[in-house]
Amino acid sequence: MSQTHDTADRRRQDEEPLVSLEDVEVHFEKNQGLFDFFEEPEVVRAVDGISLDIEENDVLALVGESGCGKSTLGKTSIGLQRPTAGTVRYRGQDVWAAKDGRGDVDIPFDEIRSSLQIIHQDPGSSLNPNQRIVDILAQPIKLTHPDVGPTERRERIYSLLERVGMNPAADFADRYPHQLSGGEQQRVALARALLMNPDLILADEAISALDVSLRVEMMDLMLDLQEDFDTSFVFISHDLSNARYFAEHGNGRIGVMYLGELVEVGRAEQLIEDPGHPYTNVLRWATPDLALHADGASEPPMRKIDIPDPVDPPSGCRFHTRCPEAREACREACPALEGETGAHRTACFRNQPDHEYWDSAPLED
Ligand SMILES: Nc1ncnc2c1ncn2[C@@H]1O[C@H](COP(=O)(O)OP(=O)(O)OP(=O)(O)O)[C@@H](O)[C@H]1O
Repeated sequence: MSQTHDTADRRRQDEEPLVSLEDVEVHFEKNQGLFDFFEEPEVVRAVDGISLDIEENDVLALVGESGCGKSTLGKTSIGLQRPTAGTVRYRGQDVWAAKDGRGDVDIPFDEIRSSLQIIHQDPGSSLNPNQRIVDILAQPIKLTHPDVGPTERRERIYSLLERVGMNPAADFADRYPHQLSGGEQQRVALARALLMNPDLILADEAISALDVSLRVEMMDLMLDLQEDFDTSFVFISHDLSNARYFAEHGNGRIGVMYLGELVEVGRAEQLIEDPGHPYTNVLRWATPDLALHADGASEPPMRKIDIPDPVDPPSGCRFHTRCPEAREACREACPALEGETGAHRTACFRNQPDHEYWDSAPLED
C-alpha cells in the first residue's frame, strides 16, 4: 500500500465509529434431543435487529434480566461471536469480511481481535492455572512487543500490576492464579487485557462474583484505567444500580435489553430519572438501591411476571405480554428504537404522539 493510500485509509478509519453494529441478529439452534432428530430445530433469538455505535473512549453499560442477550451482544461487538445476520464493523472494516478474507481488507482480523478484549465474570477460569502471574502477563507483551527483552518485560508487568492495585507487585508476580483472591484474579485479567493496548474492553459481569464491598472499587479502577489507557468499555450487568454507577461515573450511556432487543439507550442520568420504556421502569422498580421504587409501588409495574420463551417471542413489541401500558397496536407491530445514534432512544409507541397506539384498545389479558 502506498504512503498516501495508507494515510487516507487511516484518516477514514479514524472518522468511523470504533465499533458499529447494523441490524445484527444472533440466532442459536437449540440442541436437539435424540427423538427430535426429524423435527425442525428450535431457534433461540438471542439478539435481534440491533443497531448501535460504540465510539472512541466510550462507556456503555448493558442491562437486562438473565437470558435477554447481553453477553451475546457483547461478544458480537468484539468479534467473538459471529452474527447470523447484519454487520459488525471495526473502524469501518466489516469484522467478518476480514475474518473470511472477503473484499478489500484494510484491517486484518487478528488486529481487530487484539484491539477488542474481554474480561469475564470468572477470571479464575480464563487464567492458566499452571502459569505464574508474571508468565501470564508476559504473553501479551511478547505478542504485541516482540522486541522487548526480559528485564523490561518484567518492569512493565510490575508497573502495571501496581497500577491495578496489586502492591507491591513482587508479592503477587510469582504466585499462581489459585493463590489469589477473586478480586486479585480480576485485576490480573484486567491487566492482561490492557497489555494488548485495546480500544475496547468488554467487562462481562466482571464484578458480579466479587464481594459487594469490592464492586465499587473495581468499577472505579476500570474507569480510571479507561481514561489512562484511552479505551472504551462495554460493561454488562444484570444490576441497574451497578450499570448506573459505571455509566454515570464514566460519563456514558446505559443500554436496556429485553428478549434479544435493545429497548432503550441513553445517558445514565436521564434514563434512570425519566425512563422512556415501561421495561426500564420495571428494572428501576426491581432495584431498591436506586431509592426510586417507581413512585413507591409495592407491586412491579407489570401485568405478568413470567418471562416469555426466546424461542417463540411475542409478536409486535416483545414486552407487550407484560407491559402495563400495552394496547392492541403493541401486539401488531414492533416499535423501532427511535432517535439519532448518540441521542436518547426508546423503542416504545408511547414516545410517538401521532402513533395509532393512542387510538387502540388497552390489552387486558
Ligand atoms: N451458544 C449458545 N447456544 C445456544 N443458545 C445460546 C448460546 N449462547 C446463549 N444462548 C441463549 O441465548 C439467550 C441469550 O443468552 P445470553 O447469555 O446472551 O444472555 P444474558 O443476558 O447475557 O444472560 P445471563 O445474564 O444469564 O448471562 C439465552 O436464551 C441463552 O440460553
